Amino acid sequence: MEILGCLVRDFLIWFLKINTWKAILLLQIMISVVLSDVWWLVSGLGSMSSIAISYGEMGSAFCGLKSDGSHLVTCYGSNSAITYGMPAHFPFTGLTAGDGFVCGLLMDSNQPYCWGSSGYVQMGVPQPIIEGSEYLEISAGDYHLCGLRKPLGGRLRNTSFVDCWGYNMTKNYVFEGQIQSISAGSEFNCGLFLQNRTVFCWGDETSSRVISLIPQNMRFQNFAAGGYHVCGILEGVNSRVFCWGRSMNIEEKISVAYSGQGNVDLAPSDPMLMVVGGKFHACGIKSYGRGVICWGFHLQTSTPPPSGIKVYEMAAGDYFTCGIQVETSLQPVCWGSGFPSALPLAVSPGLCKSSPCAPGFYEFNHGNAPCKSPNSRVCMPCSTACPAEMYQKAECTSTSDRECEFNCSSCFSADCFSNCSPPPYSNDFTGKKNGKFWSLQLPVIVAEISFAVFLVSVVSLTAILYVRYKLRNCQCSAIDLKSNKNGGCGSPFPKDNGKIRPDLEELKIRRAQMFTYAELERATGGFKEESQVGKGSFSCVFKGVLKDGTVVAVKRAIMSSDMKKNSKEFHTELDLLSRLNHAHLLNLLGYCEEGGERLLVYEFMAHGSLHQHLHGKNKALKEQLDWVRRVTIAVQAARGIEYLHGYACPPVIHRDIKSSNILIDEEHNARVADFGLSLLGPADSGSPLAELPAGTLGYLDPEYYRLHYLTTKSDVYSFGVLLLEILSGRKAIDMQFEEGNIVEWAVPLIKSGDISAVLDPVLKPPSEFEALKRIANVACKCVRMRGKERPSMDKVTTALERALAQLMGSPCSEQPILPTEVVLGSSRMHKKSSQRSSNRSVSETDAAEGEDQRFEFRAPSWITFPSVASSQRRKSSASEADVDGKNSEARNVGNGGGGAGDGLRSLEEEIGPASPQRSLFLQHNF
Ligand SMILES: Nc1ncnc2c1ncn2[C@@H]1O[C@H](COP(=O)(O)OP(=O)(O)OP(=O)(O)O)[C@@H](O)[C@H]1O
Repeated sequence: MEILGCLVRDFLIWFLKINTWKAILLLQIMISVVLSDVWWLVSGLGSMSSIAISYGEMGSAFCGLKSDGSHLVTCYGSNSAITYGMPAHFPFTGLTAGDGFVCGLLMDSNQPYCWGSSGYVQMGVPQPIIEGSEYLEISAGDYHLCGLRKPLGGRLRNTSFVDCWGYNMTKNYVFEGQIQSISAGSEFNCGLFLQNRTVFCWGDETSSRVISLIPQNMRFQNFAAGGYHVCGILEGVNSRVFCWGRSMNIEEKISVAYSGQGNVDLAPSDPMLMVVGGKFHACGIKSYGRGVICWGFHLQTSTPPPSGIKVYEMAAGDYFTCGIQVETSLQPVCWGSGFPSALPLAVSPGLCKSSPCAPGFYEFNHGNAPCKSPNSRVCMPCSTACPAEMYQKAECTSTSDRECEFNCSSCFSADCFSNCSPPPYSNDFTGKKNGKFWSLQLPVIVAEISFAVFLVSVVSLTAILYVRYKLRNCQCSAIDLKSNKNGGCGSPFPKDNGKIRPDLEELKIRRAQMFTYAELERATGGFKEESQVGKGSFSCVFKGVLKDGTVVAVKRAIMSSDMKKNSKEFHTELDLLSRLNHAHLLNLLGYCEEGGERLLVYEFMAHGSLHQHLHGKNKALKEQLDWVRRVTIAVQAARGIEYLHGYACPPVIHRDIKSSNILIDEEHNARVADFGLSLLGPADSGSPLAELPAGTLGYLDPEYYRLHYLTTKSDVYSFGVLLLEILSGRKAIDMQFEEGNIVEWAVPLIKSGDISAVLDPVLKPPSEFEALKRIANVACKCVRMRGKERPSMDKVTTALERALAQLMGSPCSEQPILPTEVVLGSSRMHKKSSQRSSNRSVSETDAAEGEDQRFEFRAPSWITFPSVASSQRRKSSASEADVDGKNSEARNVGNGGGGAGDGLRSLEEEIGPASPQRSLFLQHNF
C-alpha cells in the first residue's frame, strides 16, 4: 500500500510538473484506448529474425541477411571471431545470436550453423544432431541454442520436438501440443503453443523466475524472451504487452532507483506489433506508426530509442537494441549502451518466405524487392486499427499497410492540431477553409480549456489538501515524540542536547543520521589511539561517546586516493544500508562525509568480535565461550544472514562473513557486521556492473573467486567456514598447522566420522555430542564446491536451531526453545517456488533438482514483521533433512567437500562462467 501511495503521489507531482495543456492531452489519450487487432512478428535476445546481435566479453556484433535478397549474411562489430568467421557464401533463412556467437538456419538443409566462439555451443553445425532433422526456427540464449523441429505428421502431429545444445541444455525435448515459436532467454527457453496460445518455459529460472511467474490464463499473439524476463503481446483487441520475470517489475524499479545506476521503466500500454528482449530491458514497435518504445532497466548513460522514425525489424543485444529503418536504405540504427548508433550496412527488414502473406500481413516492397527469388517475399504485419482522432483512409491489402488520416473535426492532440492547421502564411481567418476549420474546432477548444481549468483546480486542491494533511501529520509526530520522551524536550535524535540518550530501537528503523566530522572527532577524543578498538584492512574502528551519551563505534576509512567516490552513490548506498533492520545485524546509526573523510557510525558492541574470543590473546575468553554460547552465536549470525538474503529489500550478499565480522553485544548476542559493504566498495571502472571478487582469504567461496559467480551461496560458503572455526577454535587459515586451510583439514575428518578430532580441545565435548555432529555436517554442506549444492541460509538456520535445542537438552529438538528469539524480519513472506516448467517435457522430469540459489523479492525490510516461531518457519523449508545431516552426505562425497583441490580443478569446466555483468547486476540491484 505504501508503495502504491508513493506511486500515486509521484504521479500527481509529475502530473503537475508537466504543463497543463500536455496534461490534458495525456489524460484524454489515456481515456481513449485504441481498440485494435493485429497480426505481428517478434524477435528476442535469441529469437530468429533477419537480424541478430551477439554480445558478451568478446565484444558485440550485429549480423543481418543482406538487403539484396541473396539470403547471405553480413556482419559488423568488434567481435572479430564473428565478423571474420562469418560464412559469407551460405544462404540462411534466419539468424539468432547469443554470448559470443551467431547461428543461422541454413536454407538448404534447414539445420543450424553457428560461428564466432562459445565454450558451450559447438561452432558449425552444433553436435550432436539427429541425422536428417530439419528445423523451423532456431533461438539462442547466452550459452545455448535451441531448434524447433519441423512438425511431423501422423500420430505425432500433435507433438513438438525441440533440440537444444549448450550449457545445461544439451537435450532433445518433447512437448505435447504444437509449438508455434520458441524464444531463448539467458538460461531458459520458452515456447508458444499454437492452439491455446499460452506460453510455457523451461530451463534454469534461478535468476529470472520466469517459470514460476508464467501467467496462467493469458493468451498471447506472440512473445520474446529477454535475459531474465519474457514479454508477450496479448491476444485481443488492444495488443498490450505483458512481461514477467526479474527485470520488469516494480520492485526492480525501486531497487535500481536506490542503487542510482539506472532506471527501470514499466511496460507501456500502447498496442504493439513486435517486441524484443535485451538482458534486462525490452523494446517494442508500436502498432500504429511503427515508433519504438523501450522499458525495463536502462543505464543512465543509455541513449534513448530514436523518435519520429519507423522501424520494421528489431533485435536486442545485452544492453542495446538495433532496428531497421526502411527510410534510410535499410541501414540499422541502434540505441542503448555499448554499441554504435548507426551501422554501415544494409540488411533485410524481415525473413523471406515462399508462401503468400497471411491475412493481416502485407508484402513489403520499398523500391527494390528484398528477396531474390520471384516467389518469395517479406511479409510485414499490418498496423492495427487507426488510433483515436484518425479515420481509416485505406485498408491493409496484400501489398500495402493500412493508411489512417487525422479527423480534423475531433482533434485533441497536438499532433492532430498541427496536422489539421492551415499551412503557414495562409492564416487567413476570413478564408473559407479556415473559417470552416475554426467553426468546427472552436467549440472543441472551448470545451478543452474549460476541462483543463476544471482539472487543474481539482488536482491543485487535492495536492494542497494532501500536503496540508502530511504537514499536520509531521507536526503531530514531532509533538508525540516530544511528549513521549523526556517531557517534551528535543528531537528524537537530539544531536544538540547532550543530556538525552536516543532510543536505539527507534534509530534502527530510521535512516542513518549525518554527523559532522567535528562531532565524531569530539566523540572519539580526536581519534586517539586509546579509543581504537579494532582495525580492518581499510579502516580503523574507534569507540566514541556522542554528545548525548550514546556509546558508538566509529569506523574511519583509511584515506586513499582510490576511496574517492561519487558523493551521490555514497548517499544512495547509505540509504540502502540504513534500511536494513534485524536484531542480529549491526545497525548503522549514521555517517559523515566531509572532504576526503568517510566515517560510519555503528552501535557499539561491548564484547568485541567472535574472532577476538576465539583467537585472541586472552585464553579465558575462549574458554568462556562454551558450546551453548558458540552455537547460539552461530544461530544468531545465521539468522542475520538469512535476513540479508531473504528479507532485505533489495537483498544483500554480505561477501565478507568471517569471525571478525560477527560482533557480540552487551547481552552476548551476535550481530553480523559490515553488511552491504560490497555496495560501498570503490566504484571505478565507469561501468556499474564491473567489479572484482572481494572478501577474506580462507572464507572466500571458490566459485565466486574463480568464476566471479556471486550468489547468496557465496555467503553460505563463508558461513560454513565460520561454523568450522566455531567448532574447532582454529582460524580459517592457520599456517602453523600442516593442513593450513580449515576446510581441507576439517571436512575429510568430519566425513570419516571423526568429529572429535575437529572439536576445540579447549572445551570438553558436551553430553549431547550428536548436536555438534549435526553442526559439523551442516558445515560440510555449506562448504561444498558448487554453490547449487550448498543449502540456503534458511535451511542452515533451521538445522542449527535444532542442534542448539538438542544441545540444551530440549526433549524435542523439533521445537527448539531459543535463548533469544529473533524479533524482526523472521517471518517468511514468500515460499520459494521450485524450479519447474509449466509444461514439463519428458526429459526434464529426470533432471536433478538443484538447491535454491536465488534472490527473491520480499516485502521491504523497513516494514517489520511479527515474530514467527521457528517451528512455523520450518514448515516452509522444503528439504531441510538434507542439511540436518541425516542423509545423503555420502552421495555428495564426490561433489567437492572432501576433495577441495579436485573440486577447484574441475570447477571451471563444470560451471559456466557466470557473466560477471549479470551476476554483478543482480548483486548490485537485487
Ligand atoms: N560496532 C563495533 N563495536 C565494537 N567493535 C567493533 C565494531 N565494529 C568493529 N569493531 C572491531 O573492529 C575490528 C575491525 O573491524 P572492521 O570491520 O574495520 O574490520 P574487519 O572486518 O575486522 O576487517 P576487514 O576490514 O579487513 O574486513 C573488528 O574486528 C572488531 O573487533
